[in-house]
Amino acid sequence: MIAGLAWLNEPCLPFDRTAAEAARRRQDQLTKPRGSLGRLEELAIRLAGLQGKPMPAADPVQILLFAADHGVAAESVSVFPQSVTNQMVHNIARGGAAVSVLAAALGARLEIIDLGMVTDPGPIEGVRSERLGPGSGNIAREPAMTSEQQAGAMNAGRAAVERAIDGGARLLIGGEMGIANTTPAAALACALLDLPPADLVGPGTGLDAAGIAHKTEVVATALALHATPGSTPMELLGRLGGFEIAALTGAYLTAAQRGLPVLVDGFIVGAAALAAVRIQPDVRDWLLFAHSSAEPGHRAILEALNADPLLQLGMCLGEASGAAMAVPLLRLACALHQNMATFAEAGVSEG
Ligand SMILES: O=C(O)c1ccc[n+]([C@@H]2O[C@H](COP(=O)([O-])O)[C@@H](O)[C@H]2O)c1
Ligand SMILES: Cc1cc2nc[nH]c2cc1C
Repeated sequence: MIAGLAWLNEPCLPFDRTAAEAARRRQDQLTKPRGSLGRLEELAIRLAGLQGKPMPAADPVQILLFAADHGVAAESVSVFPQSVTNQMVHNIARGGAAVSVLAAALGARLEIIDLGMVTDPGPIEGVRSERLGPGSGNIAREPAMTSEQQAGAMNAGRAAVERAIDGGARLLIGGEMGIANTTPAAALACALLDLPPADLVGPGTGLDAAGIAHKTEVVATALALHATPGSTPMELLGRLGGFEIAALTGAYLTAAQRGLPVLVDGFIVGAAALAAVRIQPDVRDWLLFAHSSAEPGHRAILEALNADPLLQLGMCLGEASGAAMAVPLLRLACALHQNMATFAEAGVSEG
């Protein structure tokens, strides 16, 4: 056990079957043929069980955006330069990024947390600095992080969720920004799923076939170095992950322990969610999957988590953007659940 992470063993809160059953009974009384709202019915019922309320709500929404750099960028695994992480953090904070626009449109709270970019940007308005170092180590040569950094990242994720809960959040979205982070995400998922790199490695921000072949070799090198037989999920996360990935894992574990439902974004956060579920399988109950990323390796992660995402929009942006897209669906599912008339109220004959 890494010092400072004793909370990892706290159990997840149970799903509230009574609230879910009450929500199911209500769905069956609403003026529609049973089941005719398809997955929207299941969403309302599931959210009722997670929030412990027969009338659930997808509001307030808290988006936590974790940013970090990755030493493996030195292996030419991304089409973008590492400096883009820092530039995009400024853009997100100023309101110009996709996640900024989506958060504003949804009325969602957005917290941006810098866990360590290659160059210390100094204070940025609207960004919380929890800098753990100049990015993670190059996983093709060394572990991604020390155990102190891993504890720091996971505790940063936990503390962010605690702030969100204290602020009244009822739905959590985790997002990330980090040039090259599809490489550690793929490596971590390969190790956790015992799958070959070719199954998880894809274009990320836009590699061509030769670039993907090279990235696959880099992931194979990292796995040969770090994915030793018998390694625990925590060890794999620390050796192959990244600061933002570990923070997301800590955030998802904490959300499940504190009873805050999570809407999961794409490929990188998917790898973090997989790590959280491998650390504590009951975390899975708290995860709703928003979208299926265009990054091809996302499929293996979703299958392993037995997840059937709500949306397939061809998105692979990260930044929590795919999860944000699913918020209106959740809100509409809750509005129907709460506001439709029952057969008795409307004087409509039941079948
Ligand atoms: O979320 C996804 O499914 C996703 C898939 C591919 C790329 N991204 C984003 O693109 C960046 C990583 O891509 P790369 O090619 O630099 O490894 C990172 O900032 C992610 O937010 C995100
Ligand atoms: C411009 C840009 C924006 C992003 N947002 C998340 N990952 C990203 C990667 C790039 C390159």
